[in-house]
Amino acid sequence: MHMPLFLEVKNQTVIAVGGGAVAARKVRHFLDAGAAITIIAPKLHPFLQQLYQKGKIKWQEREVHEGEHFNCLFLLLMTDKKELNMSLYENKQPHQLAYVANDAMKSDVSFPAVLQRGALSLALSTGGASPVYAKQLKNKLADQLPAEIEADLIFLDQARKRILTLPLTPEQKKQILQKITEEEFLRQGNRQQLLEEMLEAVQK
Ligand SMILES: C[C@@]1(CC(=O)O)C2=NC(=C\c3[nH]c(c(CCC(=O)O)c3CC(=O)O)Cc3[nH]c(c(CC(=O)O)c3CCC(=O)O)/C=C3\N/C(=C\2)[C@@H](CCC(=O)O)[C@]3(C)CC(=O)O)/[C@H]1CCC(=O)O
Ligand SMILES: NC(=O)c1ccc[n+]([C@@H]2O[C@H](COP(=O)([O-])OP(=O)(O)OC[C@H]3O[C@@H](n4cnc5c(N)ncnc54)[C@H](O)[C@@H]3O)[C@@H](O)[C@H]2O)c1
Repeated sequence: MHMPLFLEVKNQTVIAVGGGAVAARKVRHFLDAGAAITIIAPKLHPFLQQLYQKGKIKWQEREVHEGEHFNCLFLLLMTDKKELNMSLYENKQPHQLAYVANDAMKSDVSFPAVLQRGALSLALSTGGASPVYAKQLKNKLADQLPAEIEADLIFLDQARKRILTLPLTPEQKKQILQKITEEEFLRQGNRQQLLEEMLEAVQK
């Protein structure tokens, strides 16, 4: 089983071997997160072709052969030749995190279904049991999230930073941090003012 983890990949070099349908899906995640992507493949999926034409990714138009090494942290092996993918995986550098499209659970990383709402990231995986189920569940959960979640998280972030700088006891901080997350509190139109009053009262 893979451990869930959120990674900073901004400006990290990602090499993708193979540029088909699966590559199109996986590369998008790295691109959204600001990674520097190079695809090595004789042909590109139309979506990747578009990204290449817009200058968003680099492309080496060629075939990769067994025994090649790549200089990158993330290596995505996504050709339609399973033996080639596997042999490149076996041959990777010890520090490299490699993804093998035809054996995701054996890979060093796997991709969850992701829902993004402002600062909230919801990532879910069925451990490979059913990516389609993961996607459906993600969409159901999306419908249940509070409509105001993005603004709520901006408020909570600012409030938390402020509370943590004040000369309060750990218990007082804990109580206020708890209180401001309550639905009843968050839905008050004057929540900022209520927070100020709470902080004043507790510092007296
Ligand atoms: C979540 C998401 C993330 C992403 O890829 O971006 C994701 N697959 C997505 C979409 C998707 N996948 C497939 C189609 C149908 C079209 C098609 O056939 O190509 C679609 C399109 C769609 O549904 O829209 C088919 C498919 N996928 C895998 C296999 C192989 C197998 O089942 O063995 C096959 C069947 C191949 C076949 O039999 O032909 C395998 C994996 N796919 C995973 C993740 C990992 C497990 C996650 C989990 O455990 O839940 C894992 C194990 C690999 C991994 O780690 O990447 C993304 C949801 C997008 C969203 O969130 O909106
Ligand atoms: N994890 C998943 O979500 C998932 C889903 C479906 C399929 N798969 C597996 O992923 C793999 C790729 O599937 P796909 O649908 O993207 O295939 P595809 O046929 O759409 O794409 C294959 C890509 O590999 C490239 N390629 C072939 N030989 C190459 C070489 N020697 N060097 C470099 N590039 C080469 C092709 O040019 C093409 O760009 C298959 O092994 C399939 O079993 C995984």
